Amino acid sequence: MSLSTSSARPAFLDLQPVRRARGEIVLPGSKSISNRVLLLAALAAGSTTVHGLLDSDDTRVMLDGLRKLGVQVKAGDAADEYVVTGVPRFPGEKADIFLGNAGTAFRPLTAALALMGGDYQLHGVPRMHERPIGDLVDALRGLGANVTYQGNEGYPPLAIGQGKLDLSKPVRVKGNVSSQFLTALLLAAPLATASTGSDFHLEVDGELISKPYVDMTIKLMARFGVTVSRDGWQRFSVPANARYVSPGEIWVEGDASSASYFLALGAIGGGPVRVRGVGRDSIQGDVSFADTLAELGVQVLQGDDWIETCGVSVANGEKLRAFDTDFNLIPDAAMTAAVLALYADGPCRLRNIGSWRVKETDRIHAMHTELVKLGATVESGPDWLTVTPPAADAWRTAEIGTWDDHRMAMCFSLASFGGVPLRILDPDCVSKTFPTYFEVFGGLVAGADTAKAPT
Ligand SMILES: O=C(O)C1=C[C@@H](OP(=O)(O)O)[C@@H](O)[C@H](O)C1
Ligand SMILES: C=C(OP(=O)(O)O)C(=O)O
Repeated sequence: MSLSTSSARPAFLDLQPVRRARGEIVLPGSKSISNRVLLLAALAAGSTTVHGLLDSDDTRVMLDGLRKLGVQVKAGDAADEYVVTGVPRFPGEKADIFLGNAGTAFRPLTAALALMGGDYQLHGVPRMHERPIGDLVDALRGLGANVTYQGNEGYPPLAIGQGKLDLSKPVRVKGNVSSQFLTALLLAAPLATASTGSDFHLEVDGELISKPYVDMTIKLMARFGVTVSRDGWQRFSVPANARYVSPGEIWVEGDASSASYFLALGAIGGGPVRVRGVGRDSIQGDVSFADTLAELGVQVLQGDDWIETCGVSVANGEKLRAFDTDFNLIPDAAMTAAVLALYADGPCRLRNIGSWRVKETDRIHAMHTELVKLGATVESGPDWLTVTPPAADAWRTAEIGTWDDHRMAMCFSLASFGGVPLRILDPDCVSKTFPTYFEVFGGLVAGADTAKAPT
């Protein structure tokens, strides 16, 4: 691997073709759990020691935001340990908060601040201002919260004032654009029930996407003493006078979406590749990517907190089984599957991935554009993508655009098994969730001239 060194943020990273992957890694903390736990700990009675917090752009903006709101967050003894002192209401009643491109910070903080009321400005990077938030704002306004758009209707930046809450009727929220809107309302719900003494009822209008993330929210709320009851995925209730209580200490699991890249490496580079930090006890939906790999013909082993894959050797001409799969439950790991399609024994179809359009970039468009550069035949529609892999001699060397999307950079590293050199543009965009990704990747793979892969 060679990095361009012309600027502080390298313009590109060159990846030479590799043939094998083997080894074991410890995953960085889960982004989704880290940011939920920070908010829960900030609102809980007592202080919480958080172990294994992810250190990345998305968690940094959440930490900075909470500190601006007057929450005490101190570094603990270990590098990935933080001690958060909870408060019933954020002491800072006026704040201007930058939340980068972190959906898991922006959406939950919007709901919490709107239910508290105050004088807040929330903004992010330009792409965050193109990511919809209208369904959440509509739901909050339905409750009497005071939230106004500072730019385009339906999008950040937002200003939050003092509303007049009325919780007598259920709040309705749409769930077909992002599950984070429902997650945000659930996480903030105790702020509403504490002040009114009535139950908080939430109803999802129509379809709910990305359901495992809502399940994760409910499980984490339970660790902080608040039980959500639900009727299917349509109706949710948080009891009157619910109040978060610190569990004292909490451990953040490894990131299951980040795990997908290494499990995929084991799948195409012979393996075994083992990831530590997630396993069959995980609360993250993306661990089911291991089941997807099993359907592609990969051998998967799992323990309570590890997963291992042992697959085919694509460098020796072996193939994965082609797939036609609904990825609505695991939209992030689905990007990894899209790149694995390059090594399948036939055309592959990814269905029900419409949410890709409104994430870090329009991921259907970005994925389509970059896969074509490598020689694949690609078709796409509003919520689907079909990838026909290139023949072995039809792979083309390419400069892969990453579209300021960490997952584009990480999943295209897997294309370095295609036998051609690759250039990954703006590799540091991985800092959103996994700043050391390429170092970890480099420690697992070996090229043609290496007799033995690192273990
Ligand atoms: O709640 C969460 O932690 C997340 C939910 C998902 O988003 P959508 O619900 O918008 O699909 C996922 O893509 C995102 O990375 C994290
Ligand atoms: C969609 C993602 O992020 P966010 O939490 O900002 O929505 C992601 O990490 O793939």
